[in-house]
Amino acid sequence: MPIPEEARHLPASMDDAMQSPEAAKRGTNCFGCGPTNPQGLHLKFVIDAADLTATAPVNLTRLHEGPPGYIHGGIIATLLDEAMSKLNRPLEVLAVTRNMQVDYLRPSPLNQPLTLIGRHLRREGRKLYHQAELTTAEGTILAQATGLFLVVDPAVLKRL
Ligand SMILES: CCCCC/C=C\C/C=C\C/C=C\C/C=C\CCCC(=O)SCCNC(=O)CCNC(=O)[C@H](O)C(C)(C)COP(=O)(O)OP(=O)(O)OC[C@H]1O[C@@H](n2cnc3c(N)ncnc32)[C@H](O)[C@@H]1OP(=O)(O)O
Repeated sequence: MPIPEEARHLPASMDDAMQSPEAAKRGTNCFGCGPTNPQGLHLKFVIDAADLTATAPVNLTRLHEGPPGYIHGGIIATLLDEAMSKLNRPLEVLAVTRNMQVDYLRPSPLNQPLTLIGRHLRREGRKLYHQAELTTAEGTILAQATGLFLVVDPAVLKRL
C-alpha cells in the first residue's frame, strides 16, 4: 500500500527515500496514523501548511480505556505526541520528540467525537517548540501538551 498523505511524518524532500516497497510497509505501520497497523489508532490528519497545524478527529472505544468510560492517559499522551509530530511535513524537517509535558485538564471520554490539534509555536535552531490539544466537539480543552522536538539528520533513516 502506498503511504497516504495523512500518514506521513517525513518532509516531502524525503518522499523518494520512501518509494521502496519495504519503506512503504514500514511507513504505513505507525501506531498513531499508520493505516496498516491492526492495533493502531488510525488517525487521519489534515495539515494546514500555512497555519502550521495538524488536525484529526478522534473517537475511541473501550480498547483504549483507562478510568471507566474515559481514555487512558498514556493514549492521550500518544495522541498529543502524534499531533505534534505531524508538523514535520509542513515544516520540511525530520524531527523526533525529545521532551513533552502533558496537562490532563478533564477526563477525556470514550465514544464521543473529539478533536486533536497540533500547532507549531517557534523554532530555535534545531529545537522545535510545538503545542497540542485534545478538545470536545464544542471546543472545551480536555488535555494539552507542549513538546520539544529535535531536528535529526535525514541520513539516520538509512541506518534504520
Ligand atoms: C528515534 C528514532 C530516530 C531516528 C528517526 C528516523 C526516522 C523517523 C521517521 C519518522 C520520524 C517521525 C515520527 C514518527 C513516529 C512517531 C510519531 C511520534 C513522535 C515520536 O514518538 S518520535 C519517537 C520518540 N523520540 C525518540 O525516540 C527520541 C530519542 N532521542 C534521541 O534520539 C536523541 O535524544 C535526539 C536525536 C533527539 C537528540 O540527541 P542529540 O544528541 O542530537 O541532542 P542533544 O542531547 O545534544 O540535545 C540537543 C539540544 O536539546 C536540548 N535539550 C534536550 N532536552 C531538553 C529539554 N528537556 N528541554 C530543553 N532543551 C533540551 C539540549 O540541551 C541541547 O541543546 P543545545 O544544543 O543548545 O546544547
